[in-house]
Amino acid sequence: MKIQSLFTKAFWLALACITVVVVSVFKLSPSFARSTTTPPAQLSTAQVAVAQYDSRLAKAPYDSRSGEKSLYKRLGGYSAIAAVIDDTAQIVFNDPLIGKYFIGLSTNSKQRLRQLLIDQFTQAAGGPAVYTGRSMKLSHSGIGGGLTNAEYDAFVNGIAQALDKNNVNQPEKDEVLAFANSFRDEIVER
Ligand code: HEM
Repeated sequence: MKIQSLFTKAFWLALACITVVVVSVFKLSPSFARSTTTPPAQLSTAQVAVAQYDSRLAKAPYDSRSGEKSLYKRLGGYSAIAAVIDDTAQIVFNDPLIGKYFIGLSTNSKQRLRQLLIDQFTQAAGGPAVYTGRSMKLSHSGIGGGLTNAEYDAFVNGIAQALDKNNVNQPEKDEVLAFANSFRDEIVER
């Protein structure tokens, strides 16, 4: 009789312990609990845009071509890319068609833009940088009521002139311009 009541007590104790463990796992680990009860949160439009943009940056041929030096090395590394971006900025800031869009930017905004462009082109060329800016769609949407093809061409033309000024060879120039041209669908709005 005593042994039987001992077994009954042990049974209820074990059941209580199991209940406590199960309840605390679901309470203390919301991600685990959520994965079994509700669907994962949706990504915002901005997050999706950045994710798509990142995967495109990591794609050949802008990264590096197998068996060859990366575009980054063939261009001459970080300081060579920075020089091209600085000359591009000089040209587009003074361009009769698109210079107006950069007039209102603070000095710090210009410095930030410069760094983001260097990071973007360095990463695309397979160099040691990570672009941390916004997607091209997000950062250009609505500029001047929506950028046109002619305005986009003026920007790319500025990059081409800067590449020539820095004596970049034709194969490397073609690769950089192919990358620059790849944003047209995201940037041009009318
Ligand atoms: C090859 C095409 C282009 C590339 C690769 C490019 C790249 C960039 C990058 C990396 C940024 C910084 C993004 C950020 O702030 O998070 C930016 C911003 C900006 N871009 Fe472009 N861009 C291009 C074309 C253009 C064109 C055609 C215009 C105007 C005619 C333009 C005007 C601007 C302006 C005004 C900003 C500053 C926006 C802000 O601070 O809110 N861009 N661009």
